[in-house]
Amino acid sequence: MSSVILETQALTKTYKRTIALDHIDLKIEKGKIYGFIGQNGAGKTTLLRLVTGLSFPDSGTLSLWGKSSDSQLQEQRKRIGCMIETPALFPSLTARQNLEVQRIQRGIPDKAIIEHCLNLVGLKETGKKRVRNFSLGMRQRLGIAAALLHMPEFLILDEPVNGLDPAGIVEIRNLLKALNKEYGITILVSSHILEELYQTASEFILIDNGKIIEELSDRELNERCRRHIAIRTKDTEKALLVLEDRLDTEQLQLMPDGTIRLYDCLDDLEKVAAVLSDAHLLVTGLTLSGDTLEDYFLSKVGGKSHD
Ligand SMILES: Nc1ncnc2c1ncn2[C@@H]1O[C@H](COP(=O)(O)OP(=O)(O)OP(=O)(O)O)[C@@H](O)[C@H]1O
Repeated sequence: MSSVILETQALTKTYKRTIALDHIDLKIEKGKIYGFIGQNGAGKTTLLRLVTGLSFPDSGTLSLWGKSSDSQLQEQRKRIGCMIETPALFPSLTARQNLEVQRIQRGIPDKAIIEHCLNLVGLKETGKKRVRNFSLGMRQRLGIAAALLHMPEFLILDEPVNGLDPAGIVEIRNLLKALNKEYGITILVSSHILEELYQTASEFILIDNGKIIEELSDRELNERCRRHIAIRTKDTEKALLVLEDRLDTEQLQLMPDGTIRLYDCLDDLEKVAAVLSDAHLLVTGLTLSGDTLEDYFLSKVGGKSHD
């Protein structure tokens, strides 16, 4: 059985003169957490709205669990839970009452699901407290509980950590990881800050100006952002041996373009240069490299906001 949950091909959406999505090709596979990252106006919400059926594309195809006709898509969307933009909650009701309203509105028969969902998001003990007195983080968690009421296989969340303080971000991060690990829920979560989803997602999709600019795994992201000394020399084999021996390190990697990356001695560039020079190696490049997550993201999206 295919593990692809969502697939889009050349998906395009235009609003008057704005191309919100420009030929998006995307694949979401079962069991992973995808971070969907882009600056304000990049097209994140537009894509999530198309997937959840809140809006329709101008051209291109979209399939869910391999089904792509309009009627099939509507059926498959029942397997999705979503929270797009601010969760629709009644401020004068409690968490339980809010979920009960949603349960009835959506025709979900199982009453016990409310306690289960409150428990999942850590809001079981909120008792008579009205939602108007909830913190932003609690509201977001209640919104996620509402999205989980029908026990979806695929959860779509639009900027759930936007505006949260660091503790609130950690709460959502832990919740998403638990939903993924313990219940096998596949998650697509958007943010305009790569760092916010860095410890949550295992796959990252970067979008800018309506176009997907990069897809990479957490491992690839770490690799690209890890601080290192980049060394270029004609005799890479000898250089690797010399560095390993004289610096007493195994933190070395030979890249496909012939550059050596040294993940050690980052504060002692001079020592590294001296070791190479003592071994009579001709060095053509020796630089401290590696981006912060933010720098990496900005280097990809051109460092400008589209607001
Ligand atoms: N209903 C609409 N009418 C006109 N233009 C729209 C509409 N919705 C979105 N847009 C435009 O489409 C582009 C993509 O917007 P979208 O909301 O998808 O971006 P986003 O990445 O979700 O950003 P944000 O984080 O600010 O919501 C923007 O230029 C936006 O102004």
